[in-house]
Amino acid sequence: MDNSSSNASSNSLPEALISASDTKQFIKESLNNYITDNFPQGVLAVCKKLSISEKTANHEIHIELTMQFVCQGELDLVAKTLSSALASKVIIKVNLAIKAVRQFTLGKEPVNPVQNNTQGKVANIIAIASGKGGVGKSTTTVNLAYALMSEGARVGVLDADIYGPSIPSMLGIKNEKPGTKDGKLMTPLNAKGLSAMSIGFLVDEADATVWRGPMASSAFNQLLNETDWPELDYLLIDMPPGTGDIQLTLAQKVPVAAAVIVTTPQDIALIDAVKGIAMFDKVKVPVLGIVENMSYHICENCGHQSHIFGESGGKHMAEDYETHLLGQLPLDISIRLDADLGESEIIENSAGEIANHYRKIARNISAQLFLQCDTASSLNADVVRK
Ligand SMILES: Nc1ncnc2c1ncn2[C@@H]1O[C@H](COP(=O)(O)OP(=O)(O)OP(=O)(O)O)[C@@H](O)[C@H]1O
Repeated sequence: MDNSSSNASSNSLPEALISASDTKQFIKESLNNYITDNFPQGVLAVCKKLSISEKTANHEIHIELTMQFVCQGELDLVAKTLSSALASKVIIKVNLAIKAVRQFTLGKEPVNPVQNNTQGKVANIIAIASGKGGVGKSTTTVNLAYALMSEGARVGVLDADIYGPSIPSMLGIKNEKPGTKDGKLMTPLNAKGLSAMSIGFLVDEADATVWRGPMASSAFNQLLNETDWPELDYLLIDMPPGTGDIQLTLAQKVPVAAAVIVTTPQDIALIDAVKGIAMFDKVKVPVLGIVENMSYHICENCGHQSHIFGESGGKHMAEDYETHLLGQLPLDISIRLDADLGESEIIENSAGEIANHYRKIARNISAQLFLQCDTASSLNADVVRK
């Protein structure tokens, strides 16, 4: 199941319809016939509200859709296709109505029934995990958070890496401290629109490294539950690397809607990533798929693509474990520099190639969360992971 490519042939508009006089009907049929991994039954099957209006003055056609997962970037491409088919400028605006998928079931079993977010403002918690350290999990978490935000979602990041919190410096807010409005709950820091909380804001790194399991786990609980999170569609948790007791406890205690596994294509990382899938299976948290980081490198001089850490490891792993390959990210100096400088390509160069990679993966994550986990969706039965 390769989510990284869309079904281009089924995206083309049916020629017979191009001459149809009813523009609205044509648009509806086109949206219905648009089939990709994120729209397995077309756009209208998952659209809550649709309005189409023609502006006669400038010949523009405005389409507004209310959707339950982020998809602006993908539907911008649909707008382009419609524009050339209709010889008018077509603009698609996605309004988001993302709801919690917490009360979901896998098969007949209810999942995580005991868990409930204390603030009730966070719709969906997604754990970003890796079996092995150093594969780029924190970097990927931060960039995916910005990418979800750039697709219109309200997003927060919680750094669960109590022993090595790197999120504050990656967000460029290393020396800031959270305040409080009521003396009880901490106000999360704001990093270019993202809400962020990390133990790194509260204690010295050296202090946290000597904490034992229960202390680390209770510190994490405090961070999650004693933060005054604003209304969020997604809270991404940067999990500590590994699949030991701490990770298992976190996966059990936190009302995680689903998990995403980050790996490099290297055998040694893949072996540990498989352990990550097994850990989430054990606590009945669905794994949405795999992000393959540092998949390839493109030579700046000659453009040659080389697979430094091996080729297609994540793809094969997704096939073997019946999960999705959510996307592949290049090994790129700008990703490393941004992480070091506390910047992000998605904010600074939102139309760039790197930003596009992250936005596509963010859309896949958001769509898969809805398609796999939302029991209210009639599509759920077809795509739920076995
Ligand atoms: N796609 C990429 N291209 C280039 N450099 C990357 C990429 N992804 C991550 N890096 C760099 O790799 C290093 C490790 O990344 P990161 O800290 O995100 O890994 P991690 O898996 O979170 O590590 P750990 O959990 O063990 O702390 C960082 O220097 C980061 O800038």
